[in-house]
Amino acid sequence: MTKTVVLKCGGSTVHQLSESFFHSLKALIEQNWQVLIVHGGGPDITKMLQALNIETEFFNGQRKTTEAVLEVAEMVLAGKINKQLSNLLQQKGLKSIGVSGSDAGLLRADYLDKEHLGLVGKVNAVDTEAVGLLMENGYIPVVAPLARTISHDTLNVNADLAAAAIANAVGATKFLFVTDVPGILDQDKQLINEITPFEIRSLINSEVITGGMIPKVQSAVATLSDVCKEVIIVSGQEAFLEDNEFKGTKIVKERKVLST
Ligand SMILES: Nc1ncnc2c1ncn2[C@@H]1O[C@H](COP(=O)(O)OP(=O)(O)O)[C@@H](O)[C@H]1O
Ligand SMILES: CC(=O)N[C@@H](CCC(=O)OP(=O)(O)O)C(=O)O
Repeated sequence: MTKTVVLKCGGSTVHQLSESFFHSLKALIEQNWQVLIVHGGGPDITKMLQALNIETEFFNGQRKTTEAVLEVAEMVLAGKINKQLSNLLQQKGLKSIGVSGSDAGLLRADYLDKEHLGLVGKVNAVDTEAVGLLMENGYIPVVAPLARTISHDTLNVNADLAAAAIANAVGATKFLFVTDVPGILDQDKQLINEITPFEIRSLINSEVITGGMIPKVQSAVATLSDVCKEVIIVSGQEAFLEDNEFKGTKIVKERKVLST
């Protein structure tokens, strides 16, 4: 049976991926996993907008996207980060190909909230044909989080949500968020090894889970299914596999009851 893993590589970590991260990735490929990577790039987009004196702000965790902002977001995501990451994978000896979510009908979207957010997409369909062909032939598709409407407008999509939509559509058995922290940390800044949607809700309510971690855990919870039984949050600065076990925080529907 084909095993597929989708990794979402955050803009916070995409320039700092460690050698041991790539070792873990190679280990997955040696174990015949098909791999697809969706990347972010929020910090780079913000930096470029500031350099160009274009104002930028977020509403409910998503970037308000005007025509000018979209032009820069597409340039940074599909032009810069996508190519850098695909090159880096090839340097490490991995077969990869960079595409935009707006290519080959991969991500179709509607406007999420045109009034408040402008050109921001909510994915409503995913065409996995092209990325499926690539993965079957041993390539890692590297996907920039952009989508197209039915009338061919390009939209900016939050990368966590784009990755979740793709993970669902390709039937990923594992979904990894690669970020700049080792996983979800509790109120004492200790790593949580395993967590359920119920416990996540309580940590959001008590403001232990905040900011950029919120769309990650929400996307994770939405992706949990009989196919994808766990979603894992790991750091890009270290190995994410140890003795064939995933490190980080595992998000699971419910905790296994240990039999005595
Ligand atoms: N409970 C928590 N545990 C770990 N990180 C958290 C938590 N709550 C908020 N965060 C923040 O989430 C950040 C990761 O989200 P974000 O910066 O959006 O990353 P990415 O670019 O990978 O999407 C961490 O750097 C941390 O500051
Ligand atoms: C609509 C929206 O907010 N799009 C994001 C796309 C990039 C992204 O999500 O990158 P990270 O994973 O690094 O946050 C943005 O413009 O920043």
